[in-house]
Amino acid sequence: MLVVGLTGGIATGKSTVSSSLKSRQIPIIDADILAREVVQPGTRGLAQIVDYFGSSVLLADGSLDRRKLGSIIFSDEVKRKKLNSIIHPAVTRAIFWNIVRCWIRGEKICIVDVPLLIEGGLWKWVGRVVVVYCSTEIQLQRLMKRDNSSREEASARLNSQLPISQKVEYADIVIENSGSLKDLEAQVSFSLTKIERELGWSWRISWLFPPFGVLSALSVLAWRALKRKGPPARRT
Ligand SMILES: CC(C)(COP(=O)(O)OP(=O)(O)OC[C@H]1O[C@@H](n2cnc3c(N)ncnc32)[C@H](O)[C@@H]1O)[C@@H](O)C(=O)NCCC(=O)NCCS
Ligand SMILES: Nc1ncnc2c1ncn2[C@@H]1O[C@H](COP(=O)(O)OP(=O)(O)OP(=O)(O)O)[C@@H](O)[C@H]1O
Repeated sequence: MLVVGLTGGIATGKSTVSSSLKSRQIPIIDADILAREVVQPGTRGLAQIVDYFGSSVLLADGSLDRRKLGSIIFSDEVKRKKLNSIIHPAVTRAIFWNIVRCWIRGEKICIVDVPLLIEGGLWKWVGRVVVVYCSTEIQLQRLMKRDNSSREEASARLNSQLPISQKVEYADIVIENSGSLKDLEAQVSFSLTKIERELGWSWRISWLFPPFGVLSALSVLAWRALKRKGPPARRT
């Protein structure tokens, strides 16, 4: 099975690409959804957040006030790092177990949609990195429209991530999303065909003979982790 890391800047169109892939029956593991699950009422994650940020980040029903927490962490790097240190380990574990489930089901490809794939270092552990790109100005316009936010709020979120121009340096495939949704669909089809063609039949061998699959995956990942200290050269 090939694990494909899907990333991009905020509002560049990752979820739109994910939805398109999902409609083609490709399994998607969405880090934003997992990040919501690990802070549901009653979880250790939510208790840790309340310990650090105080109960003012809770709504009346005891759930997390996401807008309020967002307004705190996107303008304060120290607090953002603290929140990341609470949520990211739990999300990484959940991603791992979801990948194992996909492999057991005998999937050919599984997409891991992680906004902070590059920043968090997870890019080293996936078979392919796909970055959804659009210009910073389009990113801001889409973000303000989608979240009904001001330019300042949108810029604060955008500036809390590695600039998209740097993320593309890590990409095996770049999906350019500055045009229409129709153009985006065409690029998704093209990228998927490319990945499937590269994959060939090796995924079947890996699934039928698990030791072969585990050994080949471990050796490829260890090689990538050891060799890739900086961004790889773009291949497409
Ligand atoms: C601060 C929170 C509560 C705001 O919630 P909100 O519903 O407004 O946003 P949502 O979770 O839908 O995230 C929207 C986008 O914001 C960006 N984003 C979210 N968290 C971060 C972060 N810590 N650093 C940089 N960008 C982030 C991502 O591009 C994400 O796709 C929430 O984003 C959160 O819990 N963030 C920390 C967890 C995290 O890093 N999630 C990203 C994937 S693991
Ligand atoms: N090609 C496009 N043309 C017009 N609007 C688009 C296009 N692609 C995406 N959008 C819109 O831009 C907004 C951001 O897209 P999307 O939510 O897919 O981004 P994202 O990268 O998943 O964002 P986040 O990082 O917040 O999860 C959405 O409202 C979406 O409908």
